[in-house]
Amino acid sequence: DRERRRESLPAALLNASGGQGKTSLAHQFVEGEFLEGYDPTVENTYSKIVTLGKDEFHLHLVDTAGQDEYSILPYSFIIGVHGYVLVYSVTSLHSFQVIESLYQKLHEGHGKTRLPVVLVGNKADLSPYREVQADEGKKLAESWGATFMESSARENQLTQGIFTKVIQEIARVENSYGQERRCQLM
Ligand SMILES: Nc1nc2c(ncn2[C@@H]2O[C@H](COP(=O)(O)OP(=O)(O)OP(=O)(O)O)[C@@H](O)[C@H]2O)c(=O)[nH]1
Repeated sequence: DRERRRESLPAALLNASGGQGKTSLAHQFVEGEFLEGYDPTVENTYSKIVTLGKDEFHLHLVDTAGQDEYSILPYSFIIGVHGYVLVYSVTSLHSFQVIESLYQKLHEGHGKTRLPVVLVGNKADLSPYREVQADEGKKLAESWGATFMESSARENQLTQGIFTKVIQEIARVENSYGQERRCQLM
């Protein structure tokens, strides 16, 4: 019978600028409710304790300002960050293209090592306006060796699943949690 693990996990949430839903996902995850209004993010942080089996993870999320393909990634998005939730909207092909270029920058910033990433196609509830098929998201995530999910920030269960997944991805990529190690997610 092994000991209960307790670990602090810093992570980051990123997406293209223009409201693909990353703040709404973070808010649904932590507060359990959907945000209707759009207020462009400067930078927010969120914390939540997630219990997976016997283990307890203190997830620290940085909700970053939206990026575009010309943005230079701040160093703080790389250093000390152990996992990423990359969000595009299934209603915006452009946001999907920006996410692809964001991933390349993160990958280079981390010295091209394998990254714990969950790629999220958000706003899946708006299917009449869909511009990106689930297949395309799945293929892109596979090419990175990452996990793919579609979601809606209106749906609590789906949203919780994203953040559970990113913790599992960190574990999968790094292959052991370790008692002392700190992980950071964006
Ligand atoms: N229908 C629907 N609307 C959503 C969903 N997620 C977010 N929205 C709406 O989309 C708008 C933008 O959402 P935000 O969460 O602020 O977007 P963001 O990605 O944080 O945007 P930035 O601050 O520019 O980075 C808001 O009006 C939300 O209510 C979703 O899954 N479904």
